[in-house]
Amino acid sequence: MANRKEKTFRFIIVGGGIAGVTCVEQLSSQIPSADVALITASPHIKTVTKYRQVSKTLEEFDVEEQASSVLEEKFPNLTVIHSAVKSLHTRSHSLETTDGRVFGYEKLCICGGGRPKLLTQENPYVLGIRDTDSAQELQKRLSKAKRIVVVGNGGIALELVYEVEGCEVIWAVKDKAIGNTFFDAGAAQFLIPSLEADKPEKDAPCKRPRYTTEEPAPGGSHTFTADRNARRQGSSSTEAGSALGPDWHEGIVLQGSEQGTRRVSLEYQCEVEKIFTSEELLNSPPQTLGHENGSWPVYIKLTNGKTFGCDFVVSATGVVPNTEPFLHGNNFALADDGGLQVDDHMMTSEPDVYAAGDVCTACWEHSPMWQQMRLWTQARQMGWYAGRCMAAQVLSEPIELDFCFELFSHITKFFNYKVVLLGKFNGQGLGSDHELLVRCTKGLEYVKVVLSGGRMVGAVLIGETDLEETFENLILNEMDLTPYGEELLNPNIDIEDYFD
Ligand SMILES: Cc1cc2nc3c(=O)[nH]c(=O)nc-3n(C[C@H](O)[C@H](O)[C@H](O)COP(=O)(O)OP(=O)(O)OC[C@H]3O[C@@H](n4cnc5c(N)ncnc54)[C@H](O)[C@@H]3O)c2cc1C
Ligand SMILES: NC(=O)c1ccc[n+]([C@@H]2O[C@H](COP(=O)([O-])OP(=O)(O)OC[C@H]3O[C@@H](n4cnc5c(N)ncnc54)[C@H](O)[C@@H]3O)[C@@H](O)[C@H]2O)c1
Repeated sequence: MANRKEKTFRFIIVGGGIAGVTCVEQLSSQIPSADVALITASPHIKTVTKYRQVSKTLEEFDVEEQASSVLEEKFPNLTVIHSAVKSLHTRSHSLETTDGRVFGYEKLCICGGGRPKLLTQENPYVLGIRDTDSAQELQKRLSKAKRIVVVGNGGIALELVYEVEGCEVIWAVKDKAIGNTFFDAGAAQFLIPSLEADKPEKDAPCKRPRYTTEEPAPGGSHTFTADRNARRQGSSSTEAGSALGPDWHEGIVLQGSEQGTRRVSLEYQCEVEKIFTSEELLNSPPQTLGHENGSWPVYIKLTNGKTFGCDFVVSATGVVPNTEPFLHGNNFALADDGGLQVDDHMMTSEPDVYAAGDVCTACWEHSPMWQQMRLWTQARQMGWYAGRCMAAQVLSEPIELDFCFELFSHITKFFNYKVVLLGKFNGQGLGSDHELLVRCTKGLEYVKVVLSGGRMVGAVLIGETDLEETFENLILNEMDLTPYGEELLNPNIDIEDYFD
């Protein structure tokens, strides 16, 4: 490393997303006198606002993209450095930023987030969605598009295919049903009619983390004002802005070049075999073209033998932890999914280095009812807990794994329905040792309960069921529900009173 240390901070947090900002807030609250630096590649930071604990594990909050001065005013001992970390030297407890500055730290927390796991890199016709910039790029490209292909079957794909209008969407999923990361086939069957119907005039009520930019544009809608220059300075795809979150699509117009509503064609149980331009198409053996008319800028051949021309492809195929800037020359233990391994004190394998959010992988022995998913809620919880652990270590205070990791819980919205997921909501890891109870009212609600050994271990609630708190308690209390059998979901029994 060329330059000498400009300054040594007691604590440095890398990453201005939910995990990093929550970690800063927790640390600065625990030790107000501590010298803390937040180094982030994004021009804005993400702050949690209107936080409310809905129940033991369910939480609601808004997230605002704000100027970092807001945080510095709140915490006088905080220094926000807008730059990307280029290299980390854990042995000398120092790091270098892309603008050539070197800082020392006593304790470090890496909250570098994730980046889209793209089908193919550097293909101008394949878009990933991660931050405000990429959401704006999508909006711009979509406004001229007649047909796009969406590949992937998780959160982003579910939200995108529901929101896009005025453009044909070919949705290619490798599963037998939609939404495999959140739903089983039964829930998918409940949701499918919403894809074929027009969007309702008003949104279903669903209080959950809302994503807003700094201030709503006149008229209440939100526009994304990405400061391209700041973000583009020396940053590469690994140092993009913070990840989007709930309602990311409400801030942008997902309108194709044509009039009319949503048009989605689903291609099940297939993956991408090849992506090629019109020139490459002409030089390749005759393809079984899908319902083609005219030449397209890009073609995508699926493993079911079909080839579709389109304006561009959205790769909604998951995230990879953004560890790359921190690994060289250090000995971080990585998990199978590429995340920095962290223990039950959010510590990595490198001394004095913690990690939280999408960049890390929880490698402590999980509660039987909790699993990691790269979500805002977990990024906030991890950032908060990492801050507590760093402070506890410095203050020599004992600390144990926080209760929020006892039960997986997630509130979101898909296809204009409120969705609550609890515990082993898809029977994760239970093999055949579980049974399901399902109650479904078409177009209204879908309730699925996962039972193992007579106890509730997971649930999927779609619609305004108001069952989340009762089911959360039943899971946490490990109550034997065998005596109730199918009566458990009898709509004529007010289950809240029954178990309150
Ligand atoms: C399109 C989309 C929609 C989503 N919707 C939801 C949802 O509805 N609900 C939900 O719960 N979750 C949702 N998520 C997931 C959620 O956004 C993430 O799990 C969460 O934001 C991760 O927070 P984080 O702080 O770990 O990472 P990020 O928010 O990605 O923040 C990482 C930060 O690190 C900075 N950084 C990266 N590299 C460097 C470097 N080398 N030096 C300095 N700084 C660096 C970045 O600039 C950024 O500020 C969505 C994600 C996407 C992409
Ligand atoms: N409402 C919400 O809770 C919400 C909404 C959007 C995003 N998110 C989160 O943001 C992150 C990014 O979302 P995402 O949708 O990209 O990830 P995801 O993990 O939700 O979904 C990835 C999907 O892509 C599929 N896939 C992976 N590789 C593939 C390939 N080569 N070909 C075809 N399919 C492939 C997976 O099977 C999965 O269905 C995730 O952590 C997700 O949980 C959450």
